[in-house]
Amino acid sequence: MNTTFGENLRTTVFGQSHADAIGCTIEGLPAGESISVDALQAFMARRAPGGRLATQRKEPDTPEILCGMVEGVTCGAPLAAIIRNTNQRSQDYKAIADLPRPSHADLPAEVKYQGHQDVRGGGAFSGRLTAPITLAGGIALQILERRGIRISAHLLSVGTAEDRPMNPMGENPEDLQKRLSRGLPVLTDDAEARMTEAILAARKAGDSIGAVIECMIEGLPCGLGGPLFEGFDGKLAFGLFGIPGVKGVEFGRGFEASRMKGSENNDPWEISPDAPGAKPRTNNAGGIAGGITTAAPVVFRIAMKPTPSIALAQETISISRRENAELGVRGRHDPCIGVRAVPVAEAVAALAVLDSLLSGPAVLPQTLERPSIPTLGKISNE
Ligand SMILES: Cc1cc2nc3c(=O)[nH]c(=O)nc-3n(C[C@H](O)[C@H](O)[C@H](O)COP(=O)(O)O)c2cc1C
Ligand SMILES: C=C(O[C@@H]1CC(C(=O)O)=C[C@@H](OP(=O)(O)O)[C@H]1O)C(=O)O
Repeated sequence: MNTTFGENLRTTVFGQSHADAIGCTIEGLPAGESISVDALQAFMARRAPGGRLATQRKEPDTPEILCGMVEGVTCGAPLAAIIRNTNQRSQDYKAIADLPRPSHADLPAEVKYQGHQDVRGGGAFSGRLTAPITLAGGIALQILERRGIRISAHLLSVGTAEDRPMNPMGENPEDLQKRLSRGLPVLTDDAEARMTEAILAARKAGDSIGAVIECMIEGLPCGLGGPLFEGFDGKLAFGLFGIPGVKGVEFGRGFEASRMKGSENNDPWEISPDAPGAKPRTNNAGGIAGGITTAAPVVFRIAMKPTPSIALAQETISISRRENAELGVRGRHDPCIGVRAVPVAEAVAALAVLDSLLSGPAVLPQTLERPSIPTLGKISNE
Protein backbone atom coordinates (compact mmCIF):
# COMPACT_ATOMS: atom_id res chain seq x y z
CA MET A 1 0.00 0.00 0.00
CA ASN A 2 1.21 3.51 -0.74
CA THR A 3 -0.11 5.81 1.98
CA THR A 4 2.09 8.89 1.48
CA PHE A 5 0.87 12.41 0.65
CA GLY A 6 3.09 15.34 -0.38
CA GLU A 7 6.40 15.87 -2.15
CA ASN A 8 8.33 18.30 0.06
CA LEU A 9 6.37 17.56 3.23
CA ARG A 10 5.79 13.82 3.04
CA THR A 11 3.13 12.47 5.39
CA THR A 12 2.81 8.70 5.59
CA VAL A 13 -0.17 7.25 7.43
CA PHE A 14 -0.03 3.74 8.91
CA GLY A 15 -2.14 1.31 10.95
CA GLN A 16 -5.49 -0.41 10.85
CA SER A 17 -8.68 0.40 12.71
CA HIS A 18 -8.38 -2.61 15.06
CA ALA A 19 -4.56 -2.88 15.25
CA ASP A 20 -2.80 -1.78 18.45
CA ALA A 21 -2.23 1.68 17.04
CA ILE A 22 -2.49 3.97 14.05
CA GLY A 23 -0.12 6.83 13.31
CA CYS A 24 1.94 8.85 10.87
CA THR A 25 5.43 9.92 9.99
CA ILE A 26 6.13 13.39 8.62
CA GLU A 27 9.34 13.99 6.64
CA GLY A 28 10.44 17.45 5.54
CA LEU A 29 9.01 19.36 8.53
CA PRO A 30 10.84 22.68 8.93
CA ALA A 31 12.98 22.92 12.10
CA GLY A 32 12.37 25.45 14.86
CA GLU A 33 8.56 25.27 14.87
CA SER A 34 6.98 25.28 18.31
CA ILE A 35 4.04 22.85 18.44
CA SER A 36 1.40 22.92 21.20
CA VAL A 37 0.30 19.34 21.91
CA ASP A 38 -2.75 20.71 23.81
CA ALA A 39 -3.88 22.67 20.75
CA LEU A 40 -3.20 19.61 18.59
CA GLN A 41 -5.30 17.41 20.87
CA ALA A 42 -8.13 19.99 20.80
CA PHE A 43 -8.06 19.99 16.98
CA MET A 44 -8.10 16.16 16.87
CA ALA A 45 -11.01 16.09 19.36
CA ARG A 46 -13.19 17.77 16.70
CA ARG A 47 -12.81 14.57 14.61
CA ALA A 48 -12.76 11.98 17.41
CA PRO A 49 -15.70 9.57 17.68
CA GLY A 50 -18.50 9.96 20.27
CA GLY A 51 -21.75 11.86 20.79
CA ARG A 52 -25.25 11.27 19.49
CA LEU A 53 -24.40 12.20 15.89
CA ALA A 54 -21.43 9.81 15.58
CA THR A 55 -20.25 6.23 15.99
CA GLN A 56 -20.43 4.98 19.57
CA ARG A 57 -16.84 3.69 19.49
CA LYS A 58 -15.04 5.58 22.26
CA GLU A 59 -11.49 6.66 21.45
CA PRO A 60 -9.62 9.45 23.24
CA ASP A 61 -7.39 9.92 20.16
CA THR A 62 -4.41 11.07 22.20
CA PRO A 63 -1.40 11.89 20.00
CA GLU A 64 1.88 10.38 21.22
CA ILE A 65 4.78 12.10 19.48
CA LEU A 66 7.74 9.71 19.50
CA CYS A 67 10.44 11.77 17.78
CA GLY A 68 11.04 14.77 15.56
CA MET A 69 10.69 17.38 18.35
CA VAL A 70 12.89 18.55 21.22
CA GLU A 71 11.12 20.29 24.11
CA GLY A 72 8.04 21.01 22.01
CA VAL A 73 9.99 22.39 19.02
CA THR A 74 10.51 20.58 15.71
CA CYS A 75 14.16 19.67 15.19
CA GLY A 76 14.22 18.94 11.44
CA ALA A 77 14.32 15.16 11.87
CA PRO A 78 11.35 13.11 10.64
CA LEU A 79 8.47 13.23 13.13
CA ALA A 80 6.71 10.00 14.11
CA ALA A 81 3.51 9.82 16.14
CA ILE A 82 1.02 7.18 17.15
CA ILE A 83 -2.57 7.10 18.41
CA ARG A 84 -3.48 3.98 20.34
CA ASN A 85 -6.64 2.06 19.45
CA THR A 86 -8.38 1.32 22.74
CA ASN A 87 -11.97 0.33 21.99
CA GLN A 88 -12.02 -2.30 19.22
CA ARG A 89 -14.97 -4.72 18.96
CA SER A 90 -13.68 -7.06 16.29
CA GLN A 91 -16.53 -9.59 16.71
CA ASP A 92 -18.75 -7.05 14.86
CA TYR A 93 -16.81 -7.99 11.70
CA LYS A 94 -17.25 -11.81 11.83
CA ALA A 95 -20.25 -11.76 9.49
CA ILE A 96 -18.75 -9.04 7.27
CA ALA A 97 -15.68 -11.22 6.55
CA ASP A 98 -18.02 -13.46 4.52
CA LEU A 99 -20.70 -10.91 3.57
CA PRO A 100 -18.89 -7.84 2.15
CA ARG A 101 -20.68 -4.57 2.84
CA PRO A 102 -22.12 -2.84 -0.23
CA SER A 103 -20.09 0.32 -0.98
CA HIS A 104 -17.41 -0.33 1.64
CA ALA A 105 -13.92 -1.55 0.62
CA ASP A 106 -14.49 -5.15 1.83
CA LEU A 107 -14.95 -6.90 -1.53
CA PRO A 108 -12.39 -5.03 -3.70
CA ALA A 109 -9.83 -5.36 -0.85
CA GLU A 110 -10.56 -9.10 -0.57
CA VAL A 111 -9.76 -9.49 -4.27
CA LYS A 112 -6.71 -7.21 -4.32
CA TYR A 113 -5.06 -8.60 -1.18
CA GLN A 114 -6.35 -12.13 -1.76
CA GLY A 115 -7.95 -12.41 1.68
CA HIS A 116 -4.85 -11.17 3.59
CA GLN A 117 -6.33 -7.69 4.26
CA ASP A 118 -7.44 -6.73 7.76
CA VAL A 119 -11.26 -6.88 7.67
CA ARG A 120 -11.71 -5.72 11.28
CA GLY A 121 -13.20 -2.23 11.43
CA GLY A 122 -12.46 -1.69 7.74
CA GLY A 123 -8.73 -2.25 8.42
CA ALA A 124 -6.55 0.24 6.53
CA PHE A 125 -9.62 1.52 4.64
CA SER A 126 -11.34 2.76 7.80
CA GLY A 127 -12.30 6.37 8.38
CA ARG A 128 -10.30 5.86 11.59
CA LEU A 129 -7.14 6.47 9.54
CA THR A 130 -8.26 10.09 9.28
CA ALA A 131 -7.11 10.49 12.93
CA PRO A 132 -3.40 10.46 11.95
CA ILE A 133 -4.21 12.69 8.95
CA THR A 134 -5.71 15.14 11.43
CA LEU A 135 -2.64 14.79 13.65
CA ALA A 136 -0.26 15.65 10.79
CA GLY A 137 -2.55 18.38 9.44
CA GLY A 138 -2.96 19.84 12.95
CA ILE A 139 0.82 20.28 13.16
CA ALA A 140 0.90 21.90 9.71
CA LEU A 141 -1.99 24.20 10.71
CA GLN A 142 -0.05 25.56 13.70
CA ILE A 143 2.92 26.32 11.42
CA LEU A 144 0.64 28.09 8.92
CA GLU A 145 -1.45 29.98 11.49
CA ARG A 146 1.56 31.88 12.79
CA ARG A 147 2.17 33.01 9.22
CA GLY A 148 -1.35 34.41 8.87
CA ILE A 149 -2.89 31.47 6.96
CA ARG A 150 -6.35 30.47 8.23
CA ILE A 151 -8.21 27.31 7.18
CA SER A 152 -11.87 26.85 8.14
CA ALA A 153 -14.49 24.37 7.01
CA HIS A 154 -18.19 23.85 7.70
CA LEU A 155 -21.01 21.55 6.72
CA LEU A 156 -22.61 23.21 3.70
CA SER A 157 -25.36 20.59 3.53
CA VAL A 158 -26.57 17.36 5.08
CA GLY A 159 -29.07 15.67 2.79
CA THR A 160 -31.30 18.59 1.72
CA ALA A 161 -30.66 20.71 4.85
CA GLU A 162 -28.42 23.61 3.82
CA ASP A 163 -26.16 26.11 5.57
CA ARG A 164 -25.31 29.46 3.96
CA PRO A 165 -22.19 29.30 1.76
CA MET A 166 -19.03 31.11 2.89
CA ASN A 167 -18.28 34.50 1.36
CA PRO A 168 -15.65 33.55 -1.28
CA MET A 169 -13.86 36.90 -0.76
CA GLY A 170 -13.25 36.02 2.90
CA GLU A 171 -15.03 35.89 6.25
CA ASN A 172 -14.52 37.87 9.44
CA PRO A 173 -12.13 35.57 11.39
CA GLU A 174 -13.54 36.15 14.92
CA ASP A 175 -17.13 35.86 13.76
CA LEU A 176 -16.31 32.68 11.80
CA GLN A 177 -14.60 31.02 14.78
CA LYS A 178 -17.56 31.88 17.04
CA ARG A 179 -20.04 30.45 14.55
CA LEU A 180 -18.07 27.28 13.88
CA SER A 181 -17.57 26.40 17.55
CA ARG A 182 -21.21 25.27 18.05
CA GLY A 183 -22.31 21.59 18.29
CA LEU A 184 -22.25 21.14 14.52
CA PRO A 185 -19.70 23.11 12.47
CA VAL A 186 -22.17 25.34 10.60
CA LEU A 187 -22.62 29.08 10.09
CA THR A 188 -26.33 29.39 10.96
CA ASP A 189 -28.51 28.18 13.88
CA ASP A 190 -31.22 27.14 11.51
CA ALA A 191 -28.86 24.81 9.61
CA GLU A 192 -27.68 23.23 12.85
CA ALA A 193 -31.24 22.35 13.88
CA ARG A 194 -32.26 20.99 10.47
CA MET A 195 -29.06 18.99 9.94
CA THR A 196 -29.25 17.48 13.44
CA GLU A 197 -32.82 16.43 12.76
CA ALA A 198 -31.85 14.85 9.40
CA ILE A 199 -28.96 12.88 10.93
CA LEU A 200 -31.04 11.61 13.86
CA ALA A 201 -33.88 10.60 11.51
CA ALA A 202 -31.45 8.65 9.29
CA ARG A 203 -29.98 6.87 12.32
CA LYS A 204 -33.44 6.02 13.68
CA ALA A 205 -34.41 4.51 10.32
CA GLY A 206 -31.28 2.29 10.34
CA ASP A 207 -29.97 4.38 7.44
CA SER A 208 -27.31 7.06 6.85
CA ILE A 209 -27.07 10.41 5.06
CA GLY A 210 -24.59 12.24 2.81
CA ALA A 211 -23.15 15.73 3.19
CA VAL A 212 -21.16 18.50 1.49
CA ILE A 213 -18.25 20.18 3.29
CA GLU A 214 -17.07 23.63 2.23
CA CYS A 215 -13.58 24.81 3.16
CA MET A 216 -11.80 28.14 2.77
CA ILE A 217 -8.05 28.85 2.96
CA GLU A 218 -7.31 32.53 3.64
CA GLY A 219 -4.02 34.43 3.70
CA LEU A 220 -2.25 32.45 0.96
CA PRO A 221 0.32 34.22 -1.18
CA CYS A 222 -0.10 34.37 -4.95
CA GLY A 223 2.10 31.76 -6.65
CA LEU A 224 1.57 28.35 -5.04
CA GLY A 225 1.24 25.56 -7.60
CA GLY A 226 1.91 25.58 -11.34
CA PRO A 227 0.59 24.34 -14.67
CA LEU A 228 -0.57 20.86 -15.63
CA PHE A 229 0.28 18.30 -12.94
CA GLU A 230 1.84 20.91 -10.65
CA GLY A 231 -1.55 22.54 -10.03
CA PHE A 232 -2.36 23.48 -6.43
CA ASP A 233 -5.95 22.37 -7.13
CA GLY A 234 -4.65 18.98 -8.32
CA LYS A 235 -2.54 18.54 -5.19
CA LEU A 236 -5.49 19.43 -2.97
CA ALA A 237 -7.89 17.16 -4.88
CA PHE A 238 -5.43 14.25 -4.64
CA GLY A 239 -5.21 14.69 -0.87
CA LEU A 240 -8.96 15.17 -0.43
CA PHE A 241 -9.78 12.02 -2.40
CA GLY A 242 -7.62 10.21 0.17
CA ILE A 243 -10.35 10.82 2.75
CA PRO A 244 -12.58 7.72 2.82
CA GLY A 245 -16.08 8.51 1.57
CA VAL A 246 -15.17 11.56 -0.60
CA LYS A 247 -16.98 11.30 -3.94
CA GLY A 248 -16.49 14.75 -5.45
CA VAL A 249 -14.26 17.82 -5.18
CA GLU A 250 -14.96 21.23 -6.72
CA PHE A 251 -13.24 24.63 -6.58
CA GLY A 252 -14.98 28.01 -6.64
CA ARG A 253 -18.19 27.78 -8.68
CA GLY A 254 -17.08 24.26 -9.73
CA PHE A 255 -19.64 22.38 -11.84
CA GLU A 256 -21.92 25.43 -11.76
CA ALA A 257 -19.31 27.32 -13.89
CA SER A 258 -20.02 24.91 -16.75
CA ARG A 259 -23.50 26.46 -17.04
CA MET A 260 -22.25 30.07 -17.02
CA LYS A 261 -20.98 32.51 -19.66
CA GLY A 262 -17.37 33.76 -19.61
CA SER A 263 -18.69 37.25 -18.88
CA GLU A 264 -20.42 35.90 -15.75
CA ASN A 265 -17.68 33.58 -14.55
CA ASN A 266 -14.54 35.70 -15.17
CA ASP A 267 -12.97 37.30 -12.11
CA PRO A 268 -11.88 40.86 -13.10
CA TRP A 269 -8.43 41.92 -11.90
CA GLU A 270 -8.04 45.17 -10.01
CA ILE A 271 -5.06 47.04 -8.59
CA SER A 272 -4.66 46.35 -4.89
CA PRO A 273 -2.41 47.82 -2.19
CA ASP A 274 -1.75 44.28 -0.93
CA ALA A 275 0.86 41.92 -2.38
CA PRO A 276 1.25 41.12 -5.22
CA GLY A 277 -0.29 44.47 -6.26
CA ALA A 278 -3.43 43.14 -7.99
CA LYS A 279 -6.32 40.97 -6.92
CA PRO A 280 -9.46 39.46 -8.45
CA ARG A 281 -12.60 41.50 -7.61
CA THR A 282 -14.75 38.36 -7.53
CA ASN A 283 -13.71 34.80 -6.73
CA ASN A 284 -15.61 32.39 -8.97
CA ALA A 285 -12.34 30.56 -9.58
CA GLY A 286 -11.98 29.66 -5.89
CA GLY A 287 -8.58 31.35 -5.58
CA ILE A 288 -6.74 29.34 -8.26
CA ALA A 289 -6.03 30.22 -11.91
CA GLY A 290 -3.76 28.13 -14.12
CA GLY A 291 -3.17 25.85 -11.14
CA ILE A 292 -1.58 28.82 -9.29
CA THR A 293 -3.03 30.56 -6.24
CA THR A 294 -4.22 34.12 -6.98
CA ALA A 295 -4.05 35.44 -3.38
CA ALA A 296 -7.86 35.36 -3.19
CA PRO A 297 -9.15 32.76 -0.67
CA VAL A 298 -9.00 29.17 -1.95
CA VAL A 299 -12.53 27.81 -1.70
CA PHE A 300 -13.39 24.16 -2.27
CA ARG A 301 -16.24 21.76 -1.54
CA ILE A 302 -16.17 17.99 -1.07
CA ALA A 303 -19.12 15.62 -1.47
CA MET A 304 -19.23 12.99 1.28
CA LYS A 305 -21.30 9.93 0.50
CA PRO A 306 -23.71 8.47 3.07
CA THR A 307 -22.04 5.95 5.41
CA PRO A 308 -22.07 2.54 3.72
CA SER A 309 -22.56 0.50 6.95
CA ILE A 310 -26.28 0.70 7.66
CA ALA A 311 -28.63 -1.50 9.70
CA LEU A 312 -31.24 -1.74 6.91
CA ALA A 313 -31.11 -5.02 4.93
CA GLN A 314 -28.76 -4.83 1.91
CA GLU A 315 -28.09 -7.16 -0.97
CA THR A 316 -24.61 -8.69 -1.10
CA ILE A 317 -22.94 -12.05 -1.66
CA SER A 318 -21.56 -14.81 0.55
CA ILE A 319 -17.88 -15.26 -0.36
CA SER A 320 -17.77 -18.79 1.10
CA ARG A 321 -21.05 -20.01 -0.42
CA ARG A 322 -20.67 -18.16 -3.75
CA GLU A 323 -24.31 -17.08 -3.73
CA ASN A 324 -26.31 -13.91 -3.32
CA ALA A 325 -27.08 -13.04 0.29
CA GLU A 326 -28.52 -10.36 2.56
CA LEU A 327 -26.75 -8.24 5.17
CA GLY A 328 -27.90 -5.75 7.80
CA VAL A 329 -24.80 -4.22 9.39
CA ARG A 330 -24.64 -4.39 13.19
CA GLY A 331 -22.05 -2.48 15.20
CA ARG A 332 -21.07 1.12 15.78
CA HIS A 333 -21.19 3.44 12.77
CA ASP A 334 -21.46 7.11 11.92
CA PRO A 335 -24.90 8.05 10.58
CA CYS A 336 -23.23 10.92 8.64
CA ILE A 337 -19.49 10.78 8.00
CA GLY A 338 -19.54 14.40 6.80
CA VAL A 339 -19.82 15.66 10.39
CA ARG A 340 -16.47 14.28 11.56
CA ALA A 341 -14.76 14.81 8.20
CA VAL A 342 -14.92 18.63 8.55
CA PRO A 343 -11.60 18.94 10.47
CA VAL A 344 -10.11 16.26 8.20
CA ALA A 345 -10.72 18.53 5.17
CA GLU A 346 -8.96 21.36 7.05
CA ALA A 347 -6.06 19.00 7.88
CA VAL A 348 -5.59 17.89 4.26
CA ALA A 349 -5.72 21.52 3.12
CA ALA A 350 -3.02 22.43 5.66
CA LEU A 351 -0.76 19.60 4.47
CA ALA A 352 -1.22 20.65 0.83
CA VAL A 353 -0.46 24.31 1.61
CA LEU A 354 2.66 23.57 3.68
CA ASP A 355 3.87 21.10 1.06
CA SER A 356 3.52 23.80 -1.63
CA LEU A 357 5.13 26.53 0.49
CA LEU A 358 8.15 24.26 0.99
CA SER A 359 8.64 23.77 -2.75
CA GLY A 360 10.83 26.89 -3.03
CA PRO A 361 10.67 29.85 -5.43
CA ALA A 362 10.34 29.38 -9.21
CA VAL A 363 12.92 32.12 -9.79
CA LEU A 364 16.18 31.82 -7.86
CA PRO A 365 17.04 35.04 -5.96
CA GLN A 366 20.25 36.78 -7.15
CA THR A 367 21.73 36.69 -3.66
CA LEU A 368 21.49 33.60 -1.53
CA GLU A 369 20.80 33.83 2.17
CA ARG A 370 23.83 32.39 4.02
CA PRO A 371 22.80 31.33 7.51
CA SER A 372 25.39 31.55 10.27
CA ILE A 373 25.81 29.69 13.55
CA PRO A 374 23.17 30.88 16.08
CA THR A 375 24.60 32.94 18.93
CA LEU A 376 23.29 30.62 21.64
CA GLY A 377 23.69 26.87 21.23
CA LYS A 378 20.84 24.85 22.78
CA ILE A 379 21.60 21.89 25.02
CA SER A 380 18.57 19.85 25.93
CA ASN A 381 17.97 16.94 28.33
CA GLU A 382 20.28 18.42 30.94
C1 LIG B 1 -14.40 10.36 9.69
C2 LIG B 1 -14.97 9.19 8.94
C3 LIG B 1 -15.77 8.28 9.59
C4 LIG B 1 -16.31 7.18 8.91
N1 LIG B 1 -17.13 6.32 9.60
C5 LIG B 1 -17.65 5.26 8.96
C6 LIG B 1 -18.45 4.33 9.66
O1 LIG B 1 -18.72 4.47 10.86
N2 LIG B 1 -18.93 3.26 8.97
C7 LIG B 1 -18.68 3.08 7.64
O2 LIG B 1 -19.14 2.12 7.06
N3 LIG B 1 -17.94 3.97 6.95
C8 LIG B 1 -17.41 5.05 7.58
N4 LIG B 1 -16.63 5.93 6.88
C9 LIG B 1 -16.51 5.78 5.41
C10 LIG B 1 -15.73 4.56 4.98
O3 LIG B 1 -14.49 4.51 5.63
C11 LIG B 1 -15.58 4.58 3.45
O4 LIG B 1 -16.82 4.69 2.86
C12 LIG B 1 -14.92 3.30 2.99
O5 LIG B 1 -13.56 3.29 3.40
C13 LIG B 1 -14.97 3.15 1.46
O6 LIG B 1 -14.28 4.19 0.86
P1 LIG B 1 -14.97 5.11 -0.27
O7 LIG B 1 -16.28 5.50 0.32
O8 LIG B 1 -14.03 6.25 -0.42
O9 LIG B 1 -15.12 4.25 -1.46
C14 LIG B 1 -16.05 7.01 7.54
C15 LIG B 1 -15.22 7.92 6.88
C16 LIG B 1 -14.69 9.01 7.56
C17 LIG B 1 -13.84 10.00 6.81
C1 LIG C 1 -13.39 4.58 15.02
C2 LIG C 1 -13.66 5.47 14.10
O1 LIG C 1 -14.64 5.34 13.15
C3 LIG C 1 -14.90 4.07 12.61
C4 LIG C 1 -14.87 4.22 11.10
C5 LIG C 1 -15.42 3.03 10.41
C6 LIG C 1 -15.20 2.92 8.96
O2 LIG C 1 -15.58 1.88 8.37
O3 LIG C 1 -14.68 3.86 8.33
C7 LIG C 1 -16.18 2.08 11.07
C8 LIG C 1 -16.40 2.10 12.53
O4 LIG C 1 -15.42 1.30 13.15
P1 LIG C 1 -15.73 0.27 14.35
O5 LIG C 1 -16.65 -0.75 13.82
O6 LIG C 1 -14.41 -0.28 14.75
O7 LIG C 1 -16.36 1.07 15.46
C9 LIG C 1 -16.26 3.53 13.08
O8 LIG C 1 -16.37 3.53 14.46
C10 LIG C 1 -12.90 6.72 14.00
O9 LIG C 1 -13.12 7.43 13.03
O10 LIG C 1 -12.08 7.00 14.88
